[in-house]
Amino acid sequence: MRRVGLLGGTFNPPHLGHLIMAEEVRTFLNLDEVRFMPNKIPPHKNISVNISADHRMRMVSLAIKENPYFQLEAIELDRSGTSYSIDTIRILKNRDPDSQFFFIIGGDMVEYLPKWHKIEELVKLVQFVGVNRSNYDLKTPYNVQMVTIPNIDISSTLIRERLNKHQNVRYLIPQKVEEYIREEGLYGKA
Ligand SMILES: Nc1ncnc2c1ncn2[C@@H]1O[C@H](COP(=O)(O)OP(=O)(O)OP(=O)(O)O)[C@@H](O)[C@H]1O
Ligand SMILES: O=C(O)c1ccc[n+]([C@@H]2O[C@H](COP(=O)([O-])O)[C@@H](O)[C@H]2O)c1
Repeated sequence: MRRVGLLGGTFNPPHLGHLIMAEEVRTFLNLDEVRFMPNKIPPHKNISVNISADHRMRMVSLAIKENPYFQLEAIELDRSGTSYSIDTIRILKNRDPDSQFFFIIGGDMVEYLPKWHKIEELVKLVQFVGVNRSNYDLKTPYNVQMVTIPNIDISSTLIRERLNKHQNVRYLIPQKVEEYIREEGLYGKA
């Protein structure tokens, strides 16, 4: 069975925290690949800045380009409506019956798991993998495999705030993503 990591996210924008957590889990769990999966409409947050799904997808593609184990999974972008993970996992498992999927989430999402759509069913369909994130607790009633990574205190919120204030984001996001943001004039005054 092919061991496939899924890093679902809003990626508004992608940052080094995403890349580090994906690589740490990939090596720790000996995964054959990690698919970065941007959602179309996030189930639990607003995309405050007007950044299209297409921009988010392009930024993810640029971010993962240099790692041959990282792929883009565009499955949620082809679907309209809220991107519930249960729907995605069902489709992915049907499509790839010979793959075992590992859904990688940070500490904030581990805490939020009880509120996920049809969570009782979802935890039976996919193996969740949780990684530590500053200020969040990894305690959960669900079966989540924990992988400890170096704490990376970077969030997309921090990047958006910095760009908005003309502050430095070098080494916090991939250089190619920073160039894309500047070329496209995203996040206000990038
Ligand atoms: N620095 C980090 N450490 C651990 N997990 C992270 C980190 N950044 C993001 N994640 C996890 O990656 C997944 C996708 O995150 P997302 O794209 O929403 O980024 P974010 O930084 O959480 O965004 P925002 O600040 O806009 O809420 C989520 O499961 C989230 O918990
Ligand atoms: O299906 C749900 O109810 C659900 C609720 C919260 C988050 N998720 C998924 O978890 C991943 C991380 O979410 P986010 O909002 O931090 O980008 C992303 O793939 C979301 O679609 C899914």
